[in-house]
Amino acid sequence: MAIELEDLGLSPELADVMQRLAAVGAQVARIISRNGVERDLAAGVGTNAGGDGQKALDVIADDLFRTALETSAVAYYASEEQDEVVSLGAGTLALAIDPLDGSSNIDVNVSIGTIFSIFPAAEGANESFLRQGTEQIAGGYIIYGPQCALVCSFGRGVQHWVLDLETGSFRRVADIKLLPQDTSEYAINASNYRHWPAPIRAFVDDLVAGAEGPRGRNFNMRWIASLVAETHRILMRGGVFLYPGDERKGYEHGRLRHVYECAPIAFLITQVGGGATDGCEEILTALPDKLHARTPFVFGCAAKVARVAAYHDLPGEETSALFNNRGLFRS
Ligand SMILES: O=P(O)(O)OC[C@H]1O[C@](O)(COP(=O)(O)O)[C@@H](O)[C@@H]1O
Ligand SMILES: [Mg+2]
Ligand SMILES: [Mg+2]
Repeated sequence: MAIELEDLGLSPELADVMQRLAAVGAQVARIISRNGVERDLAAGVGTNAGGDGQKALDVIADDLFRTALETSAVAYYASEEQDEVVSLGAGTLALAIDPLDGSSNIDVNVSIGTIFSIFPAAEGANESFLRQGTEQIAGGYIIYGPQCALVCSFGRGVQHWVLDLETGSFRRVADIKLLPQDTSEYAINASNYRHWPAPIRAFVDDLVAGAEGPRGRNFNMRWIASLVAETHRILMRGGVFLYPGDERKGYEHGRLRHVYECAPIAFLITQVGGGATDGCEEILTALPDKLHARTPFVFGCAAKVARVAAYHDLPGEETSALFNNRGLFRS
């Protein structure tokens, strides 16, 4: 047994898929722990469908997860590292995966992860994934950090397991609680400030202004550049994450992928009372138009996510960088 699933009421097919994901997760954690001993897992090896450079570990993780699911109930396997959906055979489930999230952190020994999303299989390969995130029957991630953990929702709260290195299996710990409301952390790659749309700049300007600004309090910023690690922090202690669309070529819809990054994270976050939007609209009810579609992504504490949306409703002149008295938004 790779993971404790008792009392969750999962179908035998879904439970088997979870066992396989957990077994590969434990294997990937071991491989990561030996980075540099026999091979360099951060070595560049190619380019994926989205034009992103692939690291050795991206490809290793994709191969391991795909192979492990070949004889399971997963009929369709959609991966960041595969151009098209891979048909694995007859089955009732469809699984989308970012096999290795946060690849820019492999060489610096910072937390990285795997993100997965499971749907009932639909009529065809693409149809199984180009649908609303509300139809997911499971969404979660594995975080490879100082501690390896698996976090997943089956639509009834958010469950949490920790990899027990003594036994090699994931042990269930306390469920994730409702998101804390009153935290002061936000996460955004601030080096893109000059490329952001005006409402995002205005929102961040007001945070940076701190106690002297319109919000009247200080905030703290974190940017790990691993979506899984940012999600884990927000699930543990709240806050808000933003990866908006921006003016850079190829970043019109941000950087993150709707199907195998944003939808499963949105599924988790909403299960603990949080919000997840593209800045304005809900992620879970939006329809991706292609497998590797990108979407702007804002998630975390529901009130903070709603506040970001409110900045998009401000008149243009009020979002100008010089406007420092957006009285409507004082808290
Ligand atoms: O380098 P940037 O632009 O800050 O982007 C960081 C984001 O890119 C990602 O690394 C994209 O995921 P991949 O590593 O799976 O491509 C996210 O984990 C992270 O939030
Ligand atoms: Mg990713
Ligand atoms: Mg990836």
